[in-house]
Amino acid sequence: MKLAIGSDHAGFEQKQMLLQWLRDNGYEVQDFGTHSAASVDYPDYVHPLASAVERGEFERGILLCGSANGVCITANKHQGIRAGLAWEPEVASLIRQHNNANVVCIPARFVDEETARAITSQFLNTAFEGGRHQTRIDKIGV
Ligand SMILES: O=C(CO)[C@H](O)[C@H](O)[C@H](O)COP(=O)(O)O
Repeated sequence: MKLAIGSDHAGFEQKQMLLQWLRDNGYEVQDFGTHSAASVDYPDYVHPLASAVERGEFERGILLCGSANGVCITANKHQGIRAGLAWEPEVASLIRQHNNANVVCIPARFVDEETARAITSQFLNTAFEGGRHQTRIDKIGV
């Protein structure tokens, strides 16, 4: 599974940790930045990642910022993106099972590293349930 990962400065340290952990576990991951803890504007990093996922270059995306709201709002501006905010592993499972999310948004200032890894693992290893949930996704519309 090819993955894309990105963050702003608030998510930078956890992004670096997740990037190494994912690569150590055999995932092919492209880092969309940011590349330091210096203050940046999250849309500059989210839009390129979301566009690449939309084009089918990556199966899933992982985004981090302080509360996860900025990256999530931005990613969901893209037609082909269903980004879900997950602050615990069970919610990460639900955004896959019920929402077929292709991007997970992690609030780096509110979760520890172990939780961030558990959220990512659930997001990558949980299948969409389809059925009534597909009907609802279809109704989100254009
Ligand atoms: O956009 C956000 C909230 O919706 C993110 O949490 C940002 O990381 C946060 O706003 C950054 O805040 P800072 O004071 O500029 O570090």
